[in-house]
Amino acid sequence: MTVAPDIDPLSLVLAPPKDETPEAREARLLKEREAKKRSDMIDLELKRDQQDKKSKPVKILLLGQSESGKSTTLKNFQLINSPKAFRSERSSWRAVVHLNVVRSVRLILHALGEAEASSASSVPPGPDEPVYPEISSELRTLKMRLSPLQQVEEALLAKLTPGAAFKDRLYAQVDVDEPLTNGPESTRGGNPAAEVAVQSGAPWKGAFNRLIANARGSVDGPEVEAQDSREARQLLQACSEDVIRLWSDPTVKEVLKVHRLRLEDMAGFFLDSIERVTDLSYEPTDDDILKARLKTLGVSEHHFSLKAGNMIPQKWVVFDVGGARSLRAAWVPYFDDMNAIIFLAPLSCFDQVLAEDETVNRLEDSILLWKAVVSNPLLKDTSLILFLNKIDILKAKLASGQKFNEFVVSYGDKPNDFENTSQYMKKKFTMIAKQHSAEPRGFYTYFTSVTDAQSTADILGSVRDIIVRSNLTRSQLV
Ligand SMILES: Nc1nc2c(ncn2[C@@H]2O[C@H](COP(=O)(O)OP(=O)(O)OP(=O)(O)O)[C@@H](O)[C@H]2O)c(=O)[nH]1
Ligand SMILES: [Mg+2]
Repeated sequence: MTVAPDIDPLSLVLAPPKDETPEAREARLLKEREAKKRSDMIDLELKRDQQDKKSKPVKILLLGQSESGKSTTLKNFQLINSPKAFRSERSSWRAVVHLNVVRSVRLILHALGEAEASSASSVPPGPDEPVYPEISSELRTLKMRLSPLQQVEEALLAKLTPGAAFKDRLYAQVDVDEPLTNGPESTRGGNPAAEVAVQSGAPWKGAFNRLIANARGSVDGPEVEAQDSREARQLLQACSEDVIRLWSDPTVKEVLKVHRLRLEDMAGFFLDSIERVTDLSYEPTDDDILKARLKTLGVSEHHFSLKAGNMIPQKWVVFDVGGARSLRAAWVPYFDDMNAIIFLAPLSCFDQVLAEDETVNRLEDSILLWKAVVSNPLLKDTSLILFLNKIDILKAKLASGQKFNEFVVSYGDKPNDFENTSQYMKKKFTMIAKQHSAEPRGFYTYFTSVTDAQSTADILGSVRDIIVRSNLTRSQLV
């Protein structure tokens, strides 16, 4: 029987040649060192990848009533954490800005129509009825000249839901608060305040980008727009001088005052920048995108990679929901396993009612919602972060003489200024959190104006640190 020599065949293959020169040896060792470096790098990547897969993402839910600023907070997240993607969507937001302009004009024309009807009526207005100023024939002509703006709305809506037949496309993805039949006039069911909304899951931004890419032929070529949307922009630009005339007309201002309509405090207000936003070369700025209003339907989730201090980047998912009353039932399934809730309560809405129910004051609705959130057992371990939002509008309203205690009677005769009203509301929200939480819990409050990118970036930075810290503490406790 022969015994196999105790030699590893692999080491024979890998062994250096017997007659290797010192130079060849040096080159071989260098090559081996480089190969080892590459292999170590690959190992490290694999390890990181495995760790990433194991580490659960941080989940944040944005909550609050409609128009409280949830989607705007999400836009700030995107602006900070994925600025390239945020800015690549400018052309989609341009259409939203234009829809916002058309809605403002539509509201003015409706108020003018009411004023005309009132002066044409043979019955004098009752003591509680509004008394409108006389509408001049010039103003009537201006009103008629602006009616083609409806076509702009149609073309832009068509762009938001491409591919669907006209009658169906508004049904398909865009909701305007009321049942739709056909054409924007009937889609609004006669409600001039109805606003356009998009299903969170609907690929409306993708649809815009695809349109542009198809028209370009080449991604690198100059941007060529689809015919219908270019015509809509040309039409809007042609109406721009008339819109400026309308907005600066003293009778219109008077009519809006009688109508109790402060367009400048409303979502998606661009009438002060008409010349700029209707210019054919207009590209929305970051601020314009933050101000543009598009109501959310459903729930959408957005993924980010966030870094705090010198930690490795962590996956974050931010959930944005529709805040209108009819959409709130969809929130509950998202309460489970959420790391933090950012609750937005717009302080400026103390004198407003809900769009979906005119018998409910918006601030009161926000307080009720906050109560429901803090007392929900599914959220008892979730970090709560309260944004008392729209403080810029609150300041402007108080400065214009609007009385806080007219709407919040319990405020009494304390000074009608920002300092006192905001602290009063902060105490109210804090007390509710203390009274309605199952166990004592900390929560964080910020006074915010989420259309201000700079201050919001600072606040979101500190929110990120709070969440990272509280997650660390929680994982150490487990
Ligand atoms: N001036 C001002 N406007 C704000 C502020 N926060 C939000 N807005 C504007 O208010 C409007 C409504 O904000 P959104 O973020 O769309 O509100 P939302 O909570 O997502 O509303 P839904 O989608 O209907 O639930 C938008 O036009 C915003 O630009 C703020 O702090 N100040
Ligand atoms: Mg929204």
